[in-house]
Amino acid sequence: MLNNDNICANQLIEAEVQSWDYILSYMRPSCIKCAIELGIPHILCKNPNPIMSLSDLIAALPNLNPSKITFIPILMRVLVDLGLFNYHQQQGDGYSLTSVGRLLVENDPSNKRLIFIFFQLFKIADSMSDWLQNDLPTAFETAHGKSIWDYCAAEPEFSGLFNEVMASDSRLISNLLVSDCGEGVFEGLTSLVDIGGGTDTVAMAIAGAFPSLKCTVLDLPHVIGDRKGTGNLEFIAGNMFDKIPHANAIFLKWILHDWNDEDCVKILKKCKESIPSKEKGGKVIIIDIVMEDNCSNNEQLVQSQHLMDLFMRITCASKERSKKEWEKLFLEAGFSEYKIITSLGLRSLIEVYP
Ligand SMILES: C[S@@+](CC[C@H](N)C(=O)[O-])C[C@H]1O[C@@H](n2cnc3c(N)ncnc32)[C@H](O)[C@@H]1O
Ligand SMILES: COc1cc(-c2oc3cc(O)cc(O)c3c(=O)c2O)cc(OC)c1O
Repeated sequence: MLNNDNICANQLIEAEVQSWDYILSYMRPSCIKCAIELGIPHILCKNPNPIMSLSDLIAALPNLNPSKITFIPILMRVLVDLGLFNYHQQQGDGYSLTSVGRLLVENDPSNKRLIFIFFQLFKIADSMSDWLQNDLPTAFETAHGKSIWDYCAAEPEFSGLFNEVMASDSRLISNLLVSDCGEGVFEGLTSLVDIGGGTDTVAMAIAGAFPSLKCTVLDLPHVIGDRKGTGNLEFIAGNMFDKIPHANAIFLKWILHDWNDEDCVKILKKCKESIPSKEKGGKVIIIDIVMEDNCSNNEQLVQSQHLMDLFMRITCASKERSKKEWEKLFLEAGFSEYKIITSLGLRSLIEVYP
């Protein structure tokens, strides 16, 4: 039995361990970025055997300074702890890729490597306390002096990376969308507009999978650039707050979580004006987070949703929404009905009908 003093001491030690975890957790994305930059996921993927020995891995690292060789197993141990690689002791210190590690492989169509690099920009998060004490709308503006949209328009390098991050997510989601729920969601439609579709878009995958469906991507002029469509895919440069082309269905992936409620209602009203009635097949298809409540048993998913909510608030002065909050927006914009069709990890696919 522990006495009160021991309980206090134990609690103190536990708190100490946890506080070091918070402090050192800053190292996790840096280690992932370092592994990507060294090409480790790519090297493991290209190895003829699924398990690669430490010595082969070290030999395959092109520019490693020989005096730093002993650091590689230390880095690999952290990456194994993070679940990116498996460690195989029996095979004399060998490593293989896990399914999460596979997302970091160069040129993998659904890779997330860019996201890890992009999220290295700690500047916004570092400005959070300044932002809480100034009167600017976001921590992004506190860090960069402009809203994220003005910054994207002014800084082609940032905008290019941002579009690439979005494109890599779209490739991942497109595979799931077209193979798992494509028929139910897109079958029977003759036209679809992907609003704020970005560069390498879900619309491209949908256009490929449904050749008789005319797909249009609408995005800001600096994003569309001189892109020309082919076949059943076209690109239009424009502003969704001004005009949305008419279509059977409007597709909004990761758009509404960028905007506050007032702007979302404006966007949704514009969408409603551009589609036919429910009877004639009109609908808005949304891919965005529906916040789980705290009693959900998927703790990791709930925590990621909480972090994304915080991220959107400090980046765009927007937020993630619960089912009730979505419902309120749809009603305010004049829609009559909605259905949460399926869950795609953190996010859900919602259909909204006029
Ligand atoms: C978070 S990204 C999502 C991109 C894409 N839908 C995806 O999920 O990969 C938001 C997109 O909205 C576009 N956007 C922002 N404001 C816009 C506006 N007023 N009209 C049209 N597109 C806009 C951005 O350029 C960007 O491509
Ligand atoms: C997930 O949906 C969105 C993500 C982002 C976004 O924004 C930034 C901004 C930044 O300064 C550094 C970053 O690393 C990132 C990201 O990695 C990232 O994904 C922005 C959005 O809309 C503006 C999103 O909807």
